[in-house]
Amino acid sequence: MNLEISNTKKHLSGNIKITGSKSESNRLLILRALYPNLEINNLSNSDDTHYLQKALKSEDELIDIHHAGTAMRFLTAYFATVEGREVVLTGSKRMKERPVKLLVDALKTMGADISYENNEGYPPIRIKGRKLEAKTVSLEANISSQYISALMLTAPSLPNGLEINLEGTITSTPYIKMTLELLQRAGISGTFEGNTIKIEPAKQLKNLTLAVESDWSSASYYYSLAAISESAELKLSTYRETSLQGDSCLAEIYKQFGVTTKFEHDYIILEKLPGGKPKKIKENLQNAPDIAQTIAVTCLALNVPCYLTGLHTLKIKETDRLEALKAEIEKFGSKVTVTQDSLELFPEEEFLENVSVATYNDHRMAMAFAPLGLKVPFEIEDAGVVSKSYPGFWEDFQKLNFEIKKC
Ligand SMILES: O=C(O)C1=C[C@@H](OP(=O)(O)O)[C@@H](O)[C@H](O)C1
Ligand SMILES: C=C(OP(=O)(O)O)C(=O)O
Repeated sequence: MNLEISNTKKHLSGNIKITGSKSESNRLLILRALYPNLEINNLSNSDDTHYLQKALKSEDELIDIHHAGTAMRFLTAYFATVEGREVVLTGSKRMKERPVKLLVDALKTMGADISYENNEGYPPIRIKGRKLEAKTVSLEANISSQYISALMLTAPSLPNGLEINLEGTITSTPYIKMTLELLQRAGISGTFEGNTIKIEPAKQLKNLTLAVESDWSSASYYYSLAAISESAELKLSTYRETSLQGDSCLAEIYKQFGVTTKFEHDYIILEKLPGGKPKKIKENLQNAPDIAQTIAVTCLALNVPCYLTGLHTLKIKETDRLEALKAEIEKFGSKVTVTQDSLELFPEEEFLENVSVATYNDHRMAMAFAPLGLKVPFEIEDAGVVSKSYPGFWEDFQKLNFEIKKC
């Protein structure tokens, strides 16, 4: 499904209820599989969360988690510990190109039985669950934090818990802290100090319900809209001032674009008043890689040069997001240079018209470009990709007077 999108409104206002964080939801689902008396509120309605739930209920040998990276990594560690269960974990064409070797190697040193069905280091993988008695494990921490969260989530179910020693620079740290904090909220003891994470064993949990906060990565598209609009007042729910999600740094970053965030009861109000714009945006996004595309497109729309660093993990996500951003931004006439871990935008004042933006099976390509419709009408290809994290995205944009036509 391709969509033509545009919006000629000068002022944006509306109330949007955003689905639960997919990162928090996927962690809590693994915990609930290990400790069934845990209850969860406000679960994400994303495809990724849906495929994880389906996988956890499945009795089949072949389990397909489509594009869901966290689900692939979390289930690898989970199934490695389910004694007597044998599964083959597979996914989309792109999933078969997303590496799992560091996690598989770490689990193997703990005694896991995992083999590759096709290419060494990549899904599909065959896992024969068994009891893991190791007490410690080491792994490189600069490729993906998802490997570390995967080990942490299954750690309390091991007889000895687990000490995880992180080697090298730690990337996407807020996601590791989110995992630890959720374990602690569930009543499991753990620490993360320096390069060492320790998770204590837990036989069972007290009966309790944990609530998932709404998704901050999804909120980023409204920050971008507010920044690009002449003026805006957008209410987004349900959010808290002390979030577990690293992407809540949006509130600080978008101040540079004149967008203020008011935290009220269980929602936020984004306000943008007519006024100036920044000369240049410079951000290191090592702790918040998922909002890189949003910020790059905000800058494109406002004709603001930007230099984003800390982007080394973007090359192994749903697509190579650095190359995809370069190709699609340049269709509008601006220039982009990328390295292995950075992106620099040299914007042009005028936008080329009749552009069709390709989305590379990446939800965030579609959602990050959408706010640009405030400046220039264009087409988005395969717009249904948004369902990976935010199935109601286009309906919610329509509530803000976006004209969205199938073409
Ligand atoms: O643990 C998580 O929920 C996630 C961790 C991040 O991945 P990396 O650690 O691979 O950067 C992030 O990009 C992804 O969307 C979700
Ligand atoms: C990278 C992402 O997800 P995953 O790695 O879980 O596929 C994302 O949602 O931007």
